[in-house]
Amino acid sequence: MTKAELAKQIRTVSYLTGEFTLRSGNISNFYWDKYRFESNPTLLTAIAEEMATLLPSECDGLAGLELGGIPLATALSLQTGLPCFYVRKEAKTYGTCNLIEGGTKGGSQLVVIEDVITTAGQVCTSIEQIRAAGYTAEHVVAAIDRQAGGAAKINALGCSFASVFTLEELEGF
Ligand SMILES: O=P(O)(O)OC[C@H]1O[C@H](OP(=O)(O)OP(=O)(O)O)[C@H](O)[C@@H]1O
Repeated sequence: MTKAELAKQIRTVSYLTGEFTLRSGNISNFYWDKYRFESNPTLLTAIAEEMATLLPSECDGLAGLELGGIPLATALSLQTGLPCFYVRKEAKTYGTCNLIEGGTKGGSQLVVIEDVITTAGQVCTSIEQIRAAGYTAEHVVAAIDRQAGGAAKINALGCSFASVFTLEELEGF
């Protein structure tokens, strides 16, 4: 599937209009429902193939953020052979009490995998938590950048940021 075809299909299945409150509290008249393309095996495979081309050469593991980043990280893991880490929004309060699940021992350079970045509030919180847990997090790869200031905030944490599509690109294809 070409990138233009992928953009078209993602737009067809996941672009919703209406009134939506975003994680940041901002109201938007459109919404990219990532689960609509992540739950489609053809589209999940295709977007993960595009994300794989954006991974830095130094990468010991893929840190998928709850919830939408996790299917993407898993698909990327199947394609690249890199281990997955699943980063919760909050640590479990029983059992292992983990905030970060999975992974294997080895190198500590984790690339953060996210679905949609808007203000980057969630991804920045998770980067700090990943670092506090002793891993290195210097790169973020996302499916969609809604271009609402997120890139600058990620860069301010000393991380590179790459996305398969910007909002402008998704609308333009
Ligand atoms: O860049 P931000 O302004 O932080 O917004 C983007 C965040 O919001 C969405 O998650 P959501 O809260 O919908 O959670 P989910 O993935 O668990 O459904 C998205 O997956 C990011 O995590």
